Amino acid sequence: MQDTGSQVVDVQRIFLTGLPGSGKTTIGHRIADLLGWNFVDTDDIIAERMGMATGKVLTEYGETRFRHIESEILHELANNGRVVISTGGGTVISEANRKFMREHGLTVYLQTSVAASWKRMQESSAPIDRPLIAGGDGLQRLHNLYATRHQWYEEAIIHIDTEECAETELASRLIELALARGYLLR
Ligand SMILES: Nc1ncnc2c1ncn2[C@@H]1O[C@H](COP(=O)(O)OP(=O)(O)O)[C@@H](O)[C@H]1O
Ligand SMILES: O=C(O)C1=C[C@@H](OP(=O)(O)O)[C@@H](O)[C@H](O)C1
Ligand SMILES: [Mg+2]
Repeated sequence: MQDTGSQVVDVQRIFLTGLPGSGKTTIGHRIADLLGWNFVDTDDIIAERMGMATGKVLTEYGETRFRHIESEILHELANNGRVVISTGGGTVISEANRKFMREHGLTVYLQTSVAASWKRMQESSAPIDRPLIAGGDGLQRLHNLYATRHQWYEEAIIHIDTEECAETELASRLIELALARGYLLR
């Protein structure tokens, strides 16, 4: 686990970023439960608003439109406090989104190797439709996403290696670290 900052603030929002399969959705729920905060996943809101699965939004409307909706939703979420926000893996592509997250909460990078992310997605009992990494060359496409995006994920204040400890421990470890650093108040 790595903390790239030491600023003491009483954050009202935690933004989880990382590759698809890094655990943003799964771990986000647990963090919110432990803190007694609300949980939202930008992908769920996109699906709700568009009346179709996020994968279908991507294939029917295209990535540019999808990113526009994703950014709009991210910005709306700042109206709420005490909330854990699981972003989509591509939310960090936008510099404006990265700046917005930094200014409105604690940014967290759930660090995962491409191989582990890929394996988790293959093994998941509830697979999510992710057209950007679908098809026979899906793993190569995930490598390409990582190569482009890792610099942006690394801008997050807190980095957690999700392969370092059991899935069940990750949420409490993040909270302990955020408390110890003063990002959250007891
Ligand atoms: N150490 C771990 N950290 C996070 N997720 C894990 C871990 N080990 C296994 N998983 C599994 O990997 C999958 C992660 O999927 P998900 O939470 O949807 O990721 P994301 O929202 O980042 O795409 C889940 O099925 C989860 O149970
Ligand atoms: O990496 C991406 O660009 C995407 C990741 C997905 O979310 P998860 O990271 O939660 O899988 C979803 O937003 C969409 O399929 C695009
Ligand atoms: Mg997710």
